[in-house]
Amino acid sequence: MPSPSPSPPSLSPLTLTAYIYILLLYIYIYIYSTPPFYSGYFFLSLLPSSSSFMAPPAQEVQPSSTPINDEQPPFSKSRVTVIGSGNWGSVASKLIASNTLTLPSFHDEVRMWVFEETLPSGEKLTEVINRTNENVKYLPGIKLGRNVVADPDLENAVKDANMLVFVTPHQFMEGICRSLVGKVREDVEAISLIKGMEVKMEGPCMISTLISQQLGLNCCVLMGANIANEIAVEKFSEATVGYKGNREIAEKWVQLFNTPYFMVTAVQDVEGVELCGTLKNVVAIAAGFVDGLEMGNNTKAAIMRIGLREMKAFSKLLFSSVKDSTFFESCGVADLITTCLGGRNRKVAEAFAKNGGKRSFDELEAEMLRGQKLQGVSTAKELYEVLSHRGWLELFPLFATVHEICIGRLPPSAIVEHFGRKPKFTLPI
Ligand SMILES: NC(=O)c1ccc[n+]([C@@H]2O[C@H](COP(=O)([O-])OP(=O)(O)OC[C@H]3O[C@@H](n4cnc5c(N)ncnc54)[C@H](O)[C@@H]3O)[C@@H](O)[C@H]2O)c1
Ligand SMILES: O=P(O)(O)OC[C@H](O)CO
Repeated sequence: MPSPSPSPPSLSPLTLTAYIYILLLYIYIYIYSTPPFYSGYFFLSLLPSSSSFMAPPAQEVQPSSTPINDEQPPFSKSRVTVIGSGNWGSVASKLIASNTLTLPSFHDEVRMWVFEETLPSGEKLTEVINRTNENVKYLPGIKLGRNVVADPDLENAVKDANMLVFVTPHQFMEGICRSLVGKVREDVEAISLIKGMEVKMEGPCMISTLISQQLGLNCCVLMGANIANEIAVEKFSEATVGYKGNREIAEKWVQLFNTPYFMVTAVQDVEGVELCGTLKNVVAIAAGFVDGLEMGNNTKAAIMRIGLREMKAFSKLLFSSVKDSTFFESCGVADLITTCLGGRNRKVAEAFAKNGGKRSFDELEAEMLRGQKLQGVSTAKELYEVLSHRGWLELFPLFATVHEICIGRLPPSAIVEHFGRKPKFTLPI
């Protein structure tokens, strides 16, 4: 007789319950250690993709008054706010945002203060930037990075930041600084990307000085051969950070901006770097006149050389600490070249000369730049005030002539006439 096959051992209800508990424990541990769970979309990701729950949160940043990450003060990581969202302001935000995502010492989110405006569609610019991740007015077609959050409220935008990047047209900075008094953190560091200056009763005031004095904080500068639209599409360029004394802070700014296509170097000459960025805009206007009058390459090169010489002499007369070597950095000769070849100041000045000075710069700026702002015309005016006040007009014929042409006192052709005559004075430097 074949022996009966052994029946499987039966489980007692107690053992079965224990097995079920262990199985549930395994499932629990697996779910909690799976990355999508942390982003809160683990369970939503199990739903069919047509579900309305599945609108991908990573593509559309919702404007909020609270930061994306929920780290509470005191913050261990640096938080960056960009004050300005024009053409360069938007590109600077994109550059920074690509770095804060990967550098552990920075908080991912980059706040970008937007001077609010209503678009022809009736929508607010800030809302469109946060919905599309694009500054459709000042940098169309370029994604800023989903960690850039546009904020129209200046006070809210700066309240948590300990690194402030100032990048607006220089003429708005006095008002912006006034609104920020008492609103920024005490430990905040600043950097100015603004090419321009103010003229006060006491004399010229660089924008970094205005920021330092009005807000009581340390301010570095970043200038260079940086046409924003080219950097937006990640074409290689260089930039210069200018700092006063603290090398560590300068290195932190270099770290924040530097990318494989944007190579940043720091030099201890804040005034020299900022004056290069400011004064080259006046030379660019002169270069535009030369182009508008079709005077050719030799004339344009001569204007650039004379302009560089005046830039260096003026900078050294204002600040004896300014270094010769600064003029060989990106902020010096390189920025002068790129601006005189491809900048907005050059372009509008060319149109001004082509029209024989009959259409004003304001009119041409509005028509050709659609909201973007020229810095060279107002800087030429500010410079002229300083030169006349100090009795230096004859020492700086190029700077002086640019202003006189801009205001219609001289015709565009005057840009070279002065240099055909023997100069009465030679520059001291
Ligand atoms: N665009 C470039 O290629 C470039 C490159 C390097 C440096 N820069 C410098 O950066 C600075 C900013 O230039 P940009 O190109 O970002 O600006 P932009 O020329 O695009 O200027 C427009 C900006 O000004 C803002 N604005 C208009 N009215 C305002 C007001 N009343 N108050 C405050 N803001 C107002 C607009 O909202 C917009 O953000 C300038 O000093 C410029 O010389 C520009
Ligand atoms: O377009 P511009 O003339 O304002 O110049 C832009 C940048 O300053 C170039 O570095």
